[in-house]
Amino acid sequence: MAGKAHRLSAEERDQLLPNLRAVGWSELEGRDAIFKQFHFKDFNRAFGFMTRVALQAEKLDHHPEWFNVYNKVHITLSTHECAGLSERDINLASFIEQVAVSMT
Ligand SMILES: C[C@H](O)[C@H](O)[C@H]1CNC2=NC(N)=NC(=O)C2=N1
Repeated sequence: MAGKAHRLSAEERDQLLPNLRAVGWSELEGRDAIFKQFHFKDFNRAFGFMTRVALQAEKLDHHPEWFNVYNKVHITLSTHECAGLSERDINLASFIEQVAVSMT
């Protein structure tokens, strides 16, 4: 991926996080990362969602930490390269939201 990731500044967080909070993302305690739980109609929908996110993650070379059981998908986003939240996480979260909306 082009350029080095940097941890978002307080100003950048104030600007970028409200939109994600409004759709259910929250900041983890004790770790600089964001988290959201998704629920789908069934496993097919959940896994279809994960497949679309996985292909984009591979394209962006930026990967989610996630957990799936049946129709639930829990996602944590953080950037290893800077050990915290970067713009890459915000971009991936925005993509994930678009996919989720189209799958529910
Ligand atoms: C070597 C490779 O480019 C890196 O490990 C990529 C892959 N996927 C990644 N995913 C996430 N979430 N953070 C990273 O820093 C990251 N880095």
